[in-house]
Amino acid sequence: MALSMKMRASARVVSGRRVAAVAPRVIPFSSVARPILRSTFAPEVSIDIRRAGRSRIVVEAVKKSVGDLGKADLEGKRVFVRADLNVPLDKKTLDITDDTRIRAAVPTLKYLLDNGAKVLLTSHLGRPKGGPEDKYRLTPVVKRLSDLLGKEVKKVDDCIGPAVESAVSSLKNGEVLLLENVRFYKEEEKNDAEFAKKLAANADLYVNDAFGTAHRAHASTEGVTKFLKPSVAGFLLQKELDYLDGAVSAPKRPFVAIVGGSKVSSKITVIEKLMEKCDKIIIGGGMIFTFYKARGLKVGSSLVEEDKLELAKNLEALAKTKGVQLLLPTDVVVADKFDANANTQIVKVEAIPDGWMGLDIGPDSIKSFTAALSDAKTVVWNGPMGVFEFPKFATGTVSVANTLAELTPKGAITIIGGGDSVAAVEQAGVAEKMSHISTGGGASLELLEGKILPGVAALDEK
Ligand SMILES: Nc1ncnc2c1ncn2[C@@H]1O[C@H](COP(=O)(O)OP(=O)(O)O)[C@@H](O)[C@H]1O
Ligand SMILES: O=C(OP(=O)(O)O)[C@H](O)COP(=O)(O)O
Repeated sequence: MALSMKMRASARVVSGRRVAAVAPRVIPFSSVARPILRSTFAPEVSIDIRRAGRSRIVVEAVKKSVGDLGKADLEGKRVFVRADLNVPLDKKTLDITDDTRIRAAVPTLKYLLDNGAKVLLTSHLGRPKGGPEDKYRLTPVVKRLSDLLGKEVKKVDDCIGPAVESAVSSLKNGEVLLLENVRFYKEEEKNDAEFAKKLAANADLYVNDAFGTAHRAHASTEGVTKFLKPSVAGFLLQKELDYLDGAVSAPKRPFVAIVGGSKVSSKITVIEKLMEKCDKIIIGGGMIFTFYKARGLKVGSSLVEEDKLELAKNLEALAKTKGVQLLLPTDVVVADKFDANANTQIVKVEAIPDGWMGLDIGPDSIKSFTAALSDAKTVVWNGPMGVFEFPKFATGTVSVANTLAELTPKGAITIIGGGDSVAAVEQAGVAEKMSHISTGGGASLELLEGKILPGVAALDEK
């Protein structure tokens, strides 16, 4: 297993300052920059220093990986594994509609189990309101994961406390126990130290393989590392960081980001930073209506993030100042209700009728997005263009997916990230045609933004 992991930790920071403006022509990279940068990290920490583009030097502390641990470290040990098993489910049947994230978790789990570890597997699912909700139980994951691992996955209906303690005490070497949705406790998202301690109480060491949640500083992604040593990265986390960092730190241009979906409040905030990196930004999905409302347009009953109106307005102005193309749909498919069989109309964005909601981008927008993508050499896409789960509103998403699939053979790098975006690309039958399918949407965007992901930063350095 390759161990050339180069993860960002307290990276890109020298004495508290970003290294972004170091010009290689002024400071010869190898002779002067290297010792200066090296001196800012503790001597025992392995680091990697490299050029990223013309005016950027990246310093990365190399994180410890699960592959650094062998049988002697793992046999009989209780390993707390945080994965991102937040898979899309059919709302009625609770069947898994896309298992990409479960499949992606398998290599780390197999490695641990083959080395005789007792695995306590943890994840969140959806966004429960801080207490148990049946629709967010991890139960649907059990069968799929058992099939993939070729062994029984046990499950307990809690993630802390006596039930877990008793299930762990009867766990044998090479067995895996799935804990219940960690977000059934509001303390998880608050990164509460007492809760993290309780999560850690039944384990000896920690593996974080949840790339999709690495941008969240939660108890199971960050807090537990204070109580479990070693705390190391799983193979998926390692693979995602290696790929994404390589592709986006010195991207082939034109570089286009496509942002859509429904997590408007967390993703709209990324757009300003994307303007510094990308040549074009295409906006679709539920995010567009916040922009339209900010322009003073009527949006009917479409999804709107009221407290982001000012930001949306500023972003449009900023794009003009910076000369970045910020493309929004010019027409939308509206529905009279949020339903697969709703009545629909295609309208200009200036003419959304009262009481109707925009659930997909329209045909004119598809044409202009396709044109904007035609010369792209790197594309990062997170967030579907519409409610693709309903066939009537899947056209925009499928069209963009097909456009990207045609770009890859022409030499473009196409990266799709996010639980639902990946499900959409799978549904469109073009996942194989993309350069990289990432298990993280928000995480990929934050990485692209240049942020240090807290779930990665907290891990032990090599
Ligand atoms: N116009 C829209 N209105 C409401 N929801 C939308 C709209 N467009 C897309 N969505 C929804 O966005 C969801 C995915 O959003 P998000 O979680 O941000 O993406 P990802 O999981 O790929 O990161 C999908 O379930 C889709 O139905
Ligand atoms: O689905 C996820 O993120 P994504 O939709 O950005 O890919 C992750 O599981 C994180 O979930 P969260 O955005 O509720 O923290």
